[in-house]
This record gives sequence, structure tokens and C-alpha cells, in this order.
Amino acid sequence: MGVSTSCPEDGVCVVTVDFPPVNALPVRGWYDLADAVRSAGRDPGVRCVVLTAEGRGFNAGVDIKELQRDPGNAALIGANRGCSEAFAAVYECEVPVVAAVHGFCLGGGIGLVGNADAIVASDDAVFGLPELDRGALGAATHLARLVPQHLMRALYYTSRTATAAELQAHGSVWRVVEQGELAAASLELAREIAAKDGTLIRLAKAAINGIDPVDVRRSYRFEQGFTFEAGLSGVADRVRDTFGKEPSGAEKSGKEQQS
Ligand SMILES: CC(C)(COP(=O)([O-])OP(=O)(O)OC[C@H]1O[C@@H](n2cnc3c(N)ncnc32)[C@H](O)[C@@H]1OP(=O)(O)O)[C@@H](O)C(=O)NCCC(=O)NCCSC(=O)/C=C/C[N+](C)(C)C
Repeated sequence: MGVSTSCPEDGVCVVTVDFPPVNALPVRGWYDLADAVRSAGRDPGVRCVVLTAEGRGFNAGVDIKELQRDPGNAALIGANRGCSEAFAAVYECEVPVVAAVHGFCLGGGIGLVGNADAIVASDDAVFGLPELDRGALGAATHLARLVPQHLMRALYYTSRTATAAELQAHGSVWRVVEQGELAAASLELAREIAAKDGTLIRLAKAAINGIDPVDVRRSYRFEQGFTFEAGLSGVADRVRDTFGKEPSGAEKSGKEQQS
């Protein structure tokens, strides 16, 4: 349980997240993930990082129960800072990061994959921001990197999810594979990237980040201002406290909601 790192082949490091039952990360988990990704990228022998997860889904976002347990604001501030660190670690990792996504990728999970360099997904993967059902805001910055603007807005306002096949149609998912093939398919892409020169691949990543039209760290920080406003106004607690008491948008599949 937690965040672990392995290097299964030359030049490739795999960072694995494992927080049962659904990979909803506590504050410490976001920071541990950030540390693992940054240190993998700093290793001069590493030329590509694969970010993956064990269990039922890739990521269920922030551990909402940790927020609910806290009578004050420390957990909320911690979750926001921890998410910010983890998202930035993926973006700023010295080498390309391939996200290997299965099952659900929700909330903070979108911040991770939106900032990744490439995404390989299994055919059961769904992506979405249930934040409005959770009294939270944020990660529109990252969803906007995965789908066009109007789809991002509709997904955000409804809390619906999009499938891996839908994201592939928008060009953000590199490959969709059967569930049993995810590890091999993500390693295959990582191996191809890691075959490049280590200095050049680092320069390539820095160059691509440098021409990004959106400064993702600043953009997400701007969004977080509204998260804190929702917190101060009381609406965040009121909505978040419905968690566990009624079905969420994410619990209904995108197809069911559309029918
Ligand atoms: C689709 C989900 C993730 C899984 O569905 P399932 O049917 O496989 O599992 P089940 O719903 O029965 O859940 C199993 C247990 O896990 C608990 N759970 C689920 N999600 C969370 C969570 N995010 N935090 C804490 N605990 C969670 C659930 O209550 C069950 O516990 P018990 O066995 O009953 O004790 C489905 O669970 C789902 O849709 N979950 C909600 C996901 C969600 O809303 N994520 C967004 C969180 S908000 C966020 O990330 C915001 C970030 C903003 N910012 C960065 C600004 C802080």
C-alpha cells in the first residue's frame, strides 16, 4: 500500500499508486506521489516514467472522508497543496510521463493524467470531474488538455464521465487496449521513448513545456482560489457532506446518464 517505484527495464521507471479500496488519496499520498515522480525523473538513468495504479481504478481523487473527518480546514488545505504538488510533479518531471489508466480516473486523477505526456488506457477506463457533486472545484485546467473546451465544460457542469475511446477520438489517449494488456502496452510506449538519448529527451520535454500556451501551475492555482471561496462560503461542506448518502454522477455511467 502507498506509492512504490520499480525499474523493470533499462531507462524506464514505473511509479505505482496503491491506496485501497479505490485509490482516493489522502494528503500524504499526493505528496508521496509527487516525490516518487520527481525523484524518478531526476535519476539520470531514467528516460521515461510510467505512472500506474493497483486495484479497482487508477484514481478516485481526493480522500473525501479525510476532509469530512477534519473539523477544521487543515485537510482541505493539505489536499489542495498536495494535489497541486502531484500534478506539478508529473508536468515538471524531467522525462516524459506515460499514464497507464484503468477503471475510474476522477477528480485529482484528471490532474495527473491531464499533466502527463501520454496516456494509455484500458477499455474500461472512464475520465471525469465529479467535483461539483463533492463541493470541490478545480482541474478544469487539466481536463481542458484532454478534450475540447465545450466538452470540458459540459463534463465539468454535469459531473459526467467520458470513456477511453471518446478521449482517444479527441487525440488525448494514445492507445486503448484490453484490460490485461495495459501494463504491456504502456511499457511498449515507454520503451520507445526511453530508446532516445537521455539528454535530448530531457531537452525535448523542457522545450515542449516551455511552448505550452497555458501555464498549468498558475492556471490551477487560479482555480483553487474559487475552491477556497466555496469552502469559506459554507457550500463546500454542505455539498461534500452528501458524499456517501446519495448516488453520485460518477456512479452512473456516462452511457446510462445519456440514455
Ligand atoms: C467510482 C468509485 C470511485 C468506485 O466505485 P465502486 O462501486 O468500485 O466502489 P464504492 O463506490 O463502493 O466505493 C468503495 C469505498 O470507497 C469509498 N470511496 C470512494 N471514493 C472515495 C473518495 N473519493 N474518498 C473517500 N472514500 C471514497 C466509498 O465510500 C466506499 O467506502 P465504504 O466501502 O462504503 O466504506 C466511486 O466510489 C466514486 O464515484 N467515488 C467518488 C469519487 C469522487 O467523487 N472523486 C472526486 C473527489 S473530489 C476531488 O478529487 C477534488 C479535488 C479538488 N481539489 C484538488 C481542489 C482538492
